[in-house]
Amino acid sequence: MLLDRISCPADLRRLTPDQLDELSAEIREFIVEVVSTSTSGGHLGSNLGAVELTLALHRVFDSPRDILLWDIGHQAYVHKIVTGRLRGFETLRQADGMSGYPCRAESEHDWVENSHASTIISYAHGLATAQASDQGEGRRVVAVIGDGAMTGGMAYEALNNLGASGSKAIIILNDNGRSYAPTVGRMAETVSRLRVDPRYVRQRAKVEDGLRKVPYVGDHLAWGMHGALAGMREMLEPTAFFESLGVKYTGPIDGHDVVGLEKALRHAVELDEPIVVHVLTDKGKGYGPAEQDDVKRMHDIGAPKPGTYTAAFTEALIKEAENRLEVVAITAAMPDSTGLLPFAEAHPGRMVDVGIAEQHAVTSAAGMAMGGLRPVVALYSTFLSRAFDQANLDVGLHGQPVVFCLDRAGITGDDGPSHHGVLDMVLLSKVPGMTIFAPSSYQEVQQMLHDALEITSGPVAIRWSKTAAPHVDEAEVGSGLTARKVATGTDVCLVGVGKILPACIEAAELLEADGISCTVWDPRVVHPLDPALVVDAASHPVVISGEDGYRDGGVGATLADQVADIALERPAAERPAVRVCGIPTTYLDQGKPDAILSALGLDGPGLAAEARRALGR
Ligand SMILES: Cc1ncc(C[n+]2csc(CCOP(=O)(O)OP(=O)(O)O)c2C)c(N)n1
Ligand SMILES: CC(=O)[C@@H](O)[C@H](O)COP(=O)(O)O
Ligand SMILES: [Mg+2]
Repeated sequence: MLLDRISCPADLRRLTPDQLDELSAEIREFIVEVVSTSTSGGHLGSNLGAVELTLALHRVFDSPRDILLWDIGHQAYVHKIVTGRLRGFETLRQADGMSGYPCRAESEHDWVENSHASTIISYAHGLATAQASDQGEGRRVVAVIGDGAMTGGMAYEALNNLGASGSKAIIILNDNGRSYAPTVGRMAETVSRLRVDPRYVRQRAKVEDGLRKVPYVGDHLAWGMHGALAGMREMLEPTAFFESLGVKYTGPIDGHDVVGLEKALRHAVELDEPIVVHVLTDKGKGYGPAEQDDVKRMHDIGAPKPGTYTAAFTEALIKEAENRLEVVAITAAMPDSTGLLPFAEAHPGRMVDVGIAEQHAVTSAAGMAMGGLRPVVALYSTFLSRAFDQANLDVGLHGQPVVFCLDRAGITGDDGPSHHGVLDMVLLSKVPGMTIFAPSSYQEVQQMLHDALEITSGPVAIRWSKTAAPHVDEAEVGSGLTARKVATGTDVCLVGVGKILPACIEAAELLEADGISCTVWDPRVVHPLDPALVVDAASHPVVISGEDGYRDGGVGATLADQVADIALERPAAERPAVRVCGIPTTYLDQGKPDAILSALGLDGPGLAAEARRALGR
């Protein structure tokens, strides 16, 4: 196997074109096998589409001296394979295992670990600026960004600055026409016409090759060809767009032709100014089930599962929208995994996909609400962080009744430090007028969405984890803005947020077995807290709060403050001891969520132990 002979990029430079084709096939087979058998999932479609591109990049550029950057980084498996980490895939995305994204601790070939989209051109601008300074070492800067990530605002901010500054960075636009779903946006539409006419790509390459062969003036003629195609270009290509920002453009290039790619990359290096090299690739290339997957080209191997909080949201939103014609749903390029695809089918024309543009999504929602619609913004909790300013000022300041439905809240695990949804409650609880629900069951999601849509005085958020949702009887479902008392005792009051409620119930059982009498509350509305819960908690000698969110400034911290206010007049010895149990840092590593929560003491035994310590027993 050629694959076993590749331990560093230099090994690639000795291969013939036929061997490169052979290696590409072996890499595809390896990736399909790894992701299909991984106990921690993984990214398939994106990596299958980036095989030849990655080989060409590592043959033309000299990583790690040259700087190769990957936007989001979910498509960097091939980069990891050719930089000596083939064996690492045995522990892909597992606790203490290899990251599913670039990881600086793993390799000097890796630079950017943040898996949030649209950042990479900014990194490239910064690194190129450093290379242009007196400290520069002549390293070339290359950034790969997908067409989906190109719909994120930061990418345009960075392009504008790159063009204005002339910083020498090579931006590879890896255009497979898809984020999860087909990529939305004017540029995507313009370029998609090229995708349907591959003859255009081949013909253009032939003409350009012929012109370049003309002695002395060939290269200029080839560049001039762009001008000659101006009319066609305006119609078919985004050249004008990029060049109006001061960034050269070349392409589109067949992203699966290593030889052609290398030629284009070498030309880009010669140009010695900021340039976008536009490559056309096929997401899921070489693996039938991915190529035929019209939903997301097997971007990852997960699919929305029945019985999850996400499924409950899908069901509830479809139902609410039947009676509330003003309801519209907004997704940031993730209609599938946020559960909105069935909604879009049930209510055609009432789902808006804004691309990977969460900031725009939130402020657009504020506009929709001002215009009389009732927007429901479905995002992953971690990606909402990017749109906090918009939630706070464009929505909160204007008191607009936008409903944020935050999936993957809490510890998500497999996707590493930049994907945990641990800041949503901390951030949104600082937005005046915001109401935050945290459901602990399938039925509560439906109840809370209904209650959220009844609130018209300001924004509402509902946050839930990427897990199965317990099914409960109607009697175990709350309503409105009230907390729900699950058990009554006198020694310890346990307050469990969302998915931590079962752990509180288990802790109470463990404590009761030791003769310790416990109260258990499901807060349901974690901001503002139900005063009845706070007053009752303050009547216990020990209060334990548990949340799958960042501890500082979270629900437990608020509860502790409010209990302390109530008990202030009491003698110190009679004031409750409040123990706030939550996530101690926002950079937790990857691993299985429940294992991480247990390690943090956010399970039944852990919370029971905390209560015993506080009781001194
Ligand atoms: C800010 C942000 N929002 C959403 C996501 C979730 N996400 C991960 S990959 C992806 C699609 C990326 O599409 P593209 O950039 O075209 O890369 P491809 O997978 O097609 O290679 C999305 C939406 C993200 N990583 N970052
Ligand atoms: C990079 C990417 O796609 C992430 O947004 C993440 O992998 C999504 O994972 P889940 O949808 O499985 O939570
Ligand atoms: Mg794409």
